[in-house]
Amino acid sequence: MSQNLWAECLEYLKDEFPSQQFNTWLRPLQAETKENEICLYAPNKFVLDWVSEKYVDRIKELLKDLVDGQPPGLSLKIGTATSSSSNEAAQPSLKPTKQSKTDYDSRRQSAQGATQPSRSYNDSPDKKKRSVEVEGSIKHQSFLNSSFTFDTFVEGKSNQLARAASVQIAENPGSAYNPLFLYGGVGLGKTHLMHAVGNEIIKKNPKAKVVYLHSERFVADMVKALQLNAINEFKRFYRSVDALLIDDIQFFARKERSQEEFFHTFNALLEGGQQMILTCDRYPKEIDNMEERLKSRFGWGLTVMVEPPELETRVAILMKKAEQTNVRLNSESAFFIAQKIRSNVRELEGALKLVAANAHFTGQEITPAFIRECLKDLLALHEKQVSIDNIQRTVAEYYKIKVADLLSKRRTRSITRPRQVAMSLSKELTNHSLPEIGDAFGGRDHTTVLHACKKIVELQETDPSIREDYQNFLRTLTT
Ligand SMILES: Nc1ncnc2c1ncn2[C@@H]1O[C@H](COP(=O)(O)OP(=O)(O)OP(=O)(O)O)[C@@H](O)[C@H]1O
Repeated sequence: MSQNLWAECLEYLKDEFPSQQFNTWLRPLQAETKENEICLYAPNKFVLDWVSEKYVDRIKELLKDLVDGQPPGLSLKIGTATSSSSNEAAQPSLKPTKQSKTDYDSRRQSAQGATQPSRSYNDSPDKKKRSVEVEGSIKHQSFLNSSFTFDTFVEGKSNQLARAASVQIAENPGSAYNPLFLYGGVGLGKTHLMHAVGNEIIKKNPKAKVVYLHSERFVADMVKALQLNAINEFKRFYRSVDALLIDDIQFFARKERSQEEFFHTFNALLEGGQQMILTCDRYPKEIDNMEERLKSRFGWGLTVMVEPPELETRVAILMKKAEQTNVRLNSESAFFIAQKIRSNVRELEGALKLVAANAHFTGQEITPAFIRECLKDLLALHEKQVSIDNIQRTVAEYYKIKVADLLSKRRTRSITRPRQVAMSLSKELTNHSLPEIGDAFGGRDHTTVLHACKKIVELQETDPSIREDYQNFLRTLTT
């Protein structure tokens, strides 16, 4: 049987399912083929159960269609494929084996013990001083924002899966999915969820050692430890935690020494059944200048995208934030802000704060008219810059084609792709409806616009250059 059968199968699945589903459940599967049998390895039980429930029938059908004669048998297991037919890079044998609870607890205790200065660092005053310095610096940074909890996090379609996985991890750290890799654009709640897990772990077990830090801090601490000749203390500290939460790991790019150090820390924590949560602005495989072996490990647990919230979720977030800060905001006003500010939750919060401060100082009630006045500059900037016309000009100029080409009936790839990009930007950045956008692109049907939007979302997942172009357009057009 062809060793490429699974790769072929994946090609079909990629087209059939939305990219988030594909990336979360199907892409991490690794295949091993023996005689007339194909075994799919899932990184953990959660993925295995989900694939068995939702995708196995379709995979069987595809195998039947792709093979002449008797289709291969299909089995699903947890683990890592050893043969070359895996879709991921071949991985060494270290894998996140599930441990018994006693095993996990005893390791944890010994890890915690290792961080207590009285037991670990009593060999020489100098060494003790160094380790105190290293630990002090790290502990200072490892505080968790106590307001980032599951209670204050608004669930919506865009973050449902990420939230569900985070809740499970908080209930069962170290054994549900490890690592949890959350990725997506800025200000969409990745850090919030990560802290929510940390806060929940500590709530359940106040003695748990949960360390949160930004990846740049990890690098800075490592450099400091190297300067102080205290790299062993640094290693010991990180390997002694119950949960390690690292934000924005894309900043490890190009920092080879830090990647190397993190690689060993990662392996030690995984073997010890200690939980890791990582966030990043992109899918692991798309991080440039990062070692392959690290990227591959990032995907061993569960990789979930956090997407920009849709309108209803933006409204719900605003209402929740207003409630938390005792701001009187009715749904009409929340809706008004949510319609105008679409980019991310951080910006949404910023707009609400501005409106609330104005209402507080002037004693006025918050209404859409009042909001329009308060956010005048911000909205004028958005409205002035983001018109379909402007989008078309910017996109055409960038791809060195004419605006007339975007509006024409031409269907060559060099025109259709920029046209799809421009349509998708128009949907995302303006308040125009799909039919209006279709009209503005040479009288096209609204289904064509919808198709373009879906296509661009998918392409951003699979094609880093499109993703980069698109993100650049978003930035250029909105700032
Ligand atoms: N679903 C949500 N419910 C409530 N608040 C949210 C939600 N999503 C994001 N926020 C809020 O938006 C702000 C930005 O979120 P956060 O810092 O977690 O973003 P991020 O995805 O980590 O971004 P970055 O990559 O820039 O660090 C925070 O104040 C957070 O509480």
